[in-house]
Amino acid sequence: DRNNITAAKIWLEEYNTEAEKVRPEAQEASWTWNTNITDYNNRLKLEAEKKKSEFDKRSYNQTLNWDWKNFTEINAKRQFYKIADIGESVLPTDKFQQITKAKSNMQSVYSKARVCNKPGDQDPSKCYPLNPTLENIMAKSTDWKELAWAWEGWRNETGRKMPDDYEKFVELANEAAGMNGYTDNGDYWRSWYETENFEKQMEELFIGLKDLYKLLHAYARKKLKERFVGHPFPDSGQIPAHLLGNMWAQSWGNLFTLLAPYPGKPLDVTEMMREQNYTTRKMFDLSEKFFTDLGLDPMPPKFYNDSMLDKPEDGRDVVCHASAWDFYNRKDFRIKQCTQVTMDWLITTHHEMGHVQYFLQYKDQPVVFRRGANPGFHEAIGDVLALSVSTPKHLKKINLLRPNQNPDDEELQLNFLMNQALKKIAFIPFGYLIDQWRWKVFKGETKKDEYNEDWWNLRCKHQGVSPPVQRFNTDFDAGSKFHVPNNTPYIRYFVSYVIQFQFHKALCKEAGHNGPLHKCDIDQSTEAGNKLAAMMKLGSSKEWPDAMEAITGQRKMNVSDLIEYFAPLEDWLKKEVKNETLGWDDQCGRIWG
Ligand SMILES: C[C@H](NC(=O)O)C(=O)O
Ligand SMILES: [Zn+2]
Repeated sequence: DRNNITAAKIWLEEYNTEAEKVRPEAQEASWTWNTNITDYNNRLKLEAEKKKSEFDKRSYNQTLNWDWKNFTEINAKRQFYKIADIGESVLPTDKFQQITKAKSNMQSVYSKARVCNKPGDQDPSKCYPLNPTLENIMAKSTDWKELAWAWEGWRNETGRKMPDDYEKFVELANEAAGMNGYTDNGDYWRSWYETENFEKQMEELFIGLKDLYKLLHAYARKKLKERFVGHPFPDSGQIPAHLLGNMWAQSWGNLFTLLAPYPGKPLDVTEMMREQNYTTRKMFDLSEKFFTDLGLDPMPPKFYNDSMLDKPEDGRDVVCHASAWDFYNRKDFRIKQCTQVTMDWLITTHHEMGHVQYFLQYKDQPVVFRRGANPGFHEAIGDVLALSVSTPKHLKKINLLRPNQNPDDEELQLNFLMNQALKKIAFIPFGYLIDQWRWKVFKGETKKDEYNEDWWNLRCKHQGVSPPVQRFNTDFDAGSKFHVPNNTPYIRYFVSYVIQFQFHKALCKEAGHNGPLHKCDIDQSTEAGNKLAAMMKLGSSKEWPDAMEAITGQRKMNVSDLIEYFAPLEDWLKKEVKNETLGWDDQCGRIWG
């Protein structure tokens, strides 16, 4: 009968066994396409996704045999809740095929995009990919026109080709969400946080970080005006979006040489890595050792064999954007990335290895609990370890600090903190605004012909950056960012950037660290490692406040640890910008012709 918990548990076991067959097949087909984008592989991917959606639908129907919402056993009840939550698989087959096709089209456009007509090129038909070429130009060029070419060209070759597919995706994703009992797809995405007034909570965290961001923004704007003297900056106070060292202005680390408080004391880890002939594999070995020295798990033997850690040189198209893959069979775990030998990529390697460590720690949970406590937790693990790896103290330990540099030098420490701020504080508004835009699109508040106008309203208002060239409603600049065509929700990174400092604070305490938070390196602390492992083992079997409590002893997200971490730099910035006007108008203003 519908309340027979014993029979229900037997069914849950059968579901797990079946899921550990169906999911690996779908993952394998998706992996094959991601590492070799061809029409043939796309058809196989669609087939496998169709098969998985049919399994999900069948399973959902079987959950109706049980009165699981009234089960008293919490664990079983939670498994049924997750199994019944089948997302886009709820769509009838033809609509499921349509939404999968629309997503594949956009992913393919994004990953194959190349930009031609580079200023100064003899051959205007020579075309360049994002990774590594355009990324390197955005990182290193100080030529306004070259930066504008890469910035505008990338948007022409990606976002501008997507609005129709994106509109189709939104329509069908909303239809699926409605069938699953949500008001729209944004409501469905937010449900993974199981948090009352989640949007309000995010807004409060963002407001708590605004003043810190305004200080960094005012400082960067002042120095960029000096670097690009004679070029137009808008009177409304925004920074032209192509000057921040990154295609989306989401991370300003490449401006370190311009913005370091003490330029004479560089943190030139990339140069040190190259001088020491670092390879991709050495970067991964370094990262893996940090995890195992904490008492966490090593990579399984086949990991290195099966992963794609470098951009293939045989000319095939691949999805270069870094990602970590769980095949849900407790055996196969992979990373796919187009690694370059730089400090940024060493950090990214730790980020992706953090995902795999989480997979390994919760691999014996029921399949539906093999997720982060909330999506932000999954994004935070690798970054927490990287907070220790990046310290001058740790860099010295692994011989990536110049021999003549003293890790305790206070000026070097301030340079280090600036470097961290250019990645962690600079990111905050960007991490916040992408899903502010998408949630409004899913709510129907932003129509297709307003996609780009609303995108720039948010970019100018929250991030204080504006377009370097005129934008039109035929542009779709949101589509120039991987996660939009790839349908990866983004508020998870904003959450991660807040909670990773709460985790860092708690683990540093566990590791017995004394002194300023930004100097802490938890390396080799098995006490800290055990605490992190205990949290990861939970997967999504418990609501995330339980997981938060397992590490930090408290149950809420808050920005106080991030602010504590950057306190010494905040004081320095306040002095640096005391004659500047902080902030900018909500509106974009105009700088083009
Ligand atoms: C922050 C985010 N990280 C990721 O995708 O792994 C990004 O790159 O935009
Ligand atoms: Zn990630």
